Amino acid sequence: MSQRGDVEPVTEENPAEMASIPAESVPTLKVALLGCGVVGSSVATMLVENADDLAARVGARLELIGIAVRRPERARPDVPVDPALFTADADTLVRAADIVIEVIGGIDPARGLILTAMEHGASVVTANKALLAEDGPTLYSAAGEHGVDLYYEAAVAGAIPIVRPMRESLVGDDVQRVLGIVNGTTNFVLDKMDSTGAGFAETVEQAQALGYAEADPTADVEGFDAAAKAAILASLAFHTRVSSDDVHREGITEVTAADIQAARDMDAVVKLLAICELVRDDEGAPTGVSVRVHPAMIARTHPLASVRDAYNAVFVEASAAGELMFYGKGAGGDPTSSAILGDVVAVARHRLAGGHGPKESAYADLPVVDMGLATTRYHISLAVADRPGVLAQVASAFADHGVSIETVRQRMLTDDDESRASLVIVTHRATDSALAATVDALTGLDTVDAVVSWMRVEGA
Ligand SMILES: NC(=O)C1=CN([C@@H]2O[C@H](COP(=O)(O)OP(=O)(O)OC[C@H]3O[C@@H](n4cnc5c(N)ncnc54)[C@H](O)[C@@H]3O)[C@@H](O)[C@H]2O)C=CC1
Ligand SMILES: N[C@@H](CC=O)C(=O)O
Ligand code: NA
Repeated sequence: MSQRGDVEPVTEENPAEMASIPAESVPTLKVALLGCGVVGSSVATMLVENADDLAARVGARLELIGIAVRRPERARPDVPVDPALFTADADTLVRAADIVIEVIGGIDPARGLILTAMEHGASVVTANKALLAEDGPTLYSAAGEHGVDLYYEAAVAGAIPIVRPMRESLVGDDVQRVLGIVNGTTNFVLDKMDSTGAGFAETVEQAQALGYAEADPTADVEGFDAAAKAAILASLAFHTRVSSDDVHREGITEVTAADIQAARDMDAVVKLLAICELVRDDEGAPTGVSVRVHPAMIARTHPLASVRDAYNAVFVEASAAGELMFYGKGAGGDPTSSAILGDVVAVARHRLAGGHGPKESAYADLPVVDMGLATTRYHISLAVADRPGVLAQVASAFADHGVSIETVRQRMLTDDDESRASLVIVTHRATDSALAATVDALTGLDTVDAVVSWMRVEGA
């Protein structure tokens, strides 16, 4: 089926009707797959093995017409397709398809192939968060111009349905905040550091051995992957264009076993969080959005604290709906393919019915605020002299910068040196810039040996 809407669809409402129709009269949609790695090989397998069910659900057969790879001659015994389907000519392939599934990853050639596909009338399903977060508007506007769909459920939190809920289910509500654990590798590492007391390096090695982390896990541990997902989530939540460059990003490479222990001491865990928040003025009117990825302490009683191993979860706060949490597998071939196949069925149905899914919604056009204006609570650990007046001096450093202290805990550093102490301070909400200025001031005090660590505290 190369022209949209030129075939009478078999309706999903009556699958018996499907079975009674001769195979040759069932419409066919041509599907091109770009990439056959972790995700692509699973997508190809599902397309082939679930072909009959997918046909009944769509009302048309999904015919896999080709799989673009770099080395088509390579044997792929685990992918149950005719080896003749593999091609190095992705450009020709996308021009012949009704639906293109892009699971190559990266910016180019993925972007060019998606644009060519749309130009030739194909709807596109992609898992490519890096591309969407860097240049989503170009893809959206091409989809609009050519009247095709752009679906990307797999791009954020893998199998977890979160793009569609944000794009459709919650679009009548006002999302206030999104807190997400959207990178499986880093959640695995932090979880193991918490449960076994292991250090960062050895836990990353474990994640690599288990196949969660990439051979070069930089995109995971430095927060680039989570930042791309945060940009996509914020764009959807706040009807505003947010790109990965707009996202304040800190990875987990600086998180120490001592940080994890400090979190344990306050009945919290450390998570790499993607945080998207609406910023309001004193009258409550939205003035911007804050989008950031960084490690943070979160109370063990918070639903996100129970997200273990390589699992993902996205916690959404909306005005009318209240709090919602979406949980599941955010990585891996089969879980990611589940999201992709869901999108393929959706866009295939649209092609048969002649319509399409939601377009980009960026009407609110809010500015992304500087990280210095983001507000949260903070955990600060200080090594100080243990003598009269130290606490007052430390407290005034906070007060001078408008940072209000919620709790202070003091403990002797060693039994044999009673002149030094550890101070652990948790603040009320303050801006990041106020906290940074406070940390500077504390560092300059002669009674403070060191600001041992500080970390944001989220979830309240
Ligand atoms: N692996 C995962 O758990 C998840 C991956 N994703 C996304 O899915 C996409 C694919 O990821 P993976 O399958 O893990 O990557 P991968 O590296 O395992 O597979 C990429 C495939 O694309 C092929 N490829 C690369 N350049 C090509 C080109 N120029 N022409 C034709 N084929 C080319 C490679 O040969 C390989 O078969 C990425 O955008 C990734 O961010 C999204 C969610 C989870
Ligand atoms: N590397 C990612 C998988 C894809 O999104 C992760 O670890 O979550
Ligand atoms: Na998803």
